[in-house]
Amino acid sequence: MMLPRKFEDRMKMLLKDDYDEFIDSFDKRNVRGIRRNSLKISEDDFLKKIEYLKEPIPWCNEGYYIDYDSRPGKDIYYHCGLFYIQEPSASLPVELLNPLPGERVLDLCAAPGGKTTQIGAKMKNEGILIANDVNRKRLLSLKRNIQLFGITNSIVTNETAETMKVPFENYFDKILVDAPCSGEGMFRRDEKTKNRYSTYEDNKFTEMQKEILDHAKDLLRPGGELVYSTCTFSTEENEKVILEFLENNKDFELIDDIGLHNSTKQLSKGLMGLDEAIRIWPHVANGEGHFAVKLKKTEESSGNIGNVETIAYENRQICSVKAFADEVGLDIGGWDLVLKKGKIFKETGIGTKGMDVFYNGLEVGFEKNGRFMPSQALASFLKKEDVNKSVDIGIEGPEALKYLKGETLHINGEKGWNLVAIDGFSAGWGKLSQGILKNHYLKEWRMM
Ligand SMILES: C[S@@+](CC[C@H](N)C(=O)[O-])C[C@H]1O[C@@H](n2cnc3c(N)ncnc32)[C@H](O)[C@@H]1O
Repeated sequence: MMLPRKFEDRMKMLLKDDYDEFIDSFDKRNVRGIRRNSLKISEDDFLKKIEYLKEPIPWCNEGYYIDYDSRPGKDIYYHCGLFYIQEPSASLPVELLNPLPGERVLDLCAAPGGKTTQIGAKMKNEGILIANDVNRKRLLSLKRNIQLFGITNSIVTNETAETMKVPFENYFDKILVDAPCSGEGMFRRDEKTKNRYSTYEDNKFTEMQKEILDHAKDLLRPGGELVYSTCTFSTEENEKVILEFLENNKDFELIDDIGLHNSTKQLSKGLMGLDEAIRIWPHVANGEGHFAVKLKKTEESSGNIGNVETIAYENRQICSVKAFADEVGLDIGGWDLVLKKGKIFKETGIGTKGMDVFYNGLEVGFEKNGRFMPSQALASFLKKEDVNKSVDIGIEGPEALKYLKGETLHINGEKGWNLVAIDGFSAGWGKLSQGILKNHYLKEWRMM
């Protein structure tokens, strides 16, 4: 593979005797993977249903390598939110972060949401997950991935760490900074990243990375943990950023995740004496280039505490939603609903005054001519067992694909709204009348 000259020269200096082996790995094919959505499917069922799985990814419990020639994006199960298509190394940072149900977690550079969905699945919809990105255009795919995965405890924001300080100072238990970087680790997979690389000025990303970290640190509570990750090899963007950060912030320390380090020989230590960091090298591991390191803010660290409001909704119910819930047998007893710009949400209850919020909690639906229309996000979140009116389309016949393409189906079932499931997994909504199912699968999500 032709590689940028500047990159080759730098890597030669960095890797010395290992350089030839490293550079030879660029003539091999990239590896591909998918990550199971544990919110929707058990490991056993996943192994039975997905035919193109290869061996498990050693550093990620839910991750699997897949056949190089498989097309997971065309898989109907993908459109039911059963997995995320993720380059195997990219699953490492969240394993290191280890978010738990009930925690307050920030995914600061989140779009398009690969790591957000991994965090969300681990949190089991308990606690609060703020998924932020500075690039507004990228928030649409972030929101879609969150909805498809059935995550309901997240807020998608369009801020920077600096602008989040009010109200989130010293607030989060865990923060992921999956920083923008020069992307050297993706050259084997993505021609565009390689071509863009030659246009970057030297150290274009370093200042940005330092600045992001410098603000992110204030959002972490004393005793909280932060993972910094990139998909690049450059020590300027990895070890040097962290060493300088530790030099300037004595209330932070490195955390060695011995378990992960020992999980497989494929994970290497950081360079420049940063043994606690983890590197994935393509000539050592079955994955593309990646870097991740975990830092902890000491318990003694001090600072202002932000003032995050918890919103007490007045157990508001909306008549049209109630009528719909009664019709399909959905228990919305504990749901506090809010109406915003015509759309109805079950929000997270975390105050976001002054923040640019793109999505909050679960979009339940909207009202049209006084009638409730359930949302795609609601269908993705629900399981077939949550309602007593559903139709199940098998995966073998042509119907499943027809449904995902937005076509009308001929099917038997109860009149009115039905949750449409494919092979038992919720896919969307449909309205039945006299054996004809009017398709309500979201237009923007339809398969081509
Ligand atoms: C490596 S990508 C993130 C990939 C994502 N974590 C995933 O797993 O799908 C880096 C992201 O950082 C965002 N970004 C750049 N500068 C930022 C900043 N100052 N604050 C927040 N996000 C930023 C970019 O828009 C980009 O989406």
